[in-house]
Amino acid sequence: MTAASETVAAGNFTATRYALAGPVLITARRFGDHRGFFLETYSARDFAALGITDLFVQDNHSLSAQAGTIRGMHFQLAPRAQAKLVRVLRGAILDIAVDIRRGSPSYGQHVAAELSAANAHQLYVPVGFAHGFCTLEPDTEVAYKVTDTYAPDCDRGIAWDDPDLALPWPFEAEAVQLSDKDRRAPRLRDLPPAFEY
Ligand SMILES: Cc1cn([C@H]2C[C@H](O)[C@@H](COP(=O)(O)OP(=O)(O)O[C@H]3O[C@H](C)C(=O)[C@H](O)[C@H]3O)O2)c(=O)[nH]c1=O
Repeated sequence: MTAASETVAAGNFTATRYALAGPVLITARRFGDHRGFFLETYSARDFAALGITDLFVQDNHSLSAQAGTIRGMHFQLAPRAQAKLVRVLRGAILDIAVDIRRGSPSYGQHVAAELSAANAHQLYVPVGFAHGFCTLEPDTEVAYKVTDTYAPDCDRGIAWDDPDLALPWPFEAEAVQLSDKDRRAPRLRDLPPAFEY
């Protein structure tokens, strides 16, 4: 996983920022008892205390049947750019965010985090980052909040296997499940700049 830098707490949440400024790993406190468990998954008050004040306007949910399914790397162009808050309901993913802000000192660099139903981790992906994940188990379900609604005309992708990004996917190319759209996605260097630092 990518090196973390500082950790702060608010309510039932702990936030860990990365050396690569922007994305935030959030861990929710789980209250277990003989019935099972309870945990809060989002709190506008506590997330604001952690520095995440975005207004989320849409919730998404995907199921990927096979381990090794890669969905990404995706982003929406301005004025419909999206920040995302990603968590796993069932199974596990390697979740990745890539800095695509032109002029950023970390341009083209990524953070990677394992999110699972078991660890209750979430990844906050700010505007200016491409996002994608690889499932690590069959029948993995991912739920995520976004800060703008779906805009197909602004939907863009970057090749999951872009050699300039060298993303740490844990599956060999021949074992990866991809949508046709993701199979055809261009390399970052072949795209016009989408965001400025
Ligand atoms: C994203 C989205 C898709 N759709 C429709 C469009 C397609 O007919 C169908 C599947 O869409 P897509 O293949 O783009 O789904 P994913 O490959 O899971 O895309 C997502 O994958 C990565 C992980 C992301 O971060 C994005 O949120 C999102 O791009 O759902 C909608 O109706 N609304 C939406 O918000």
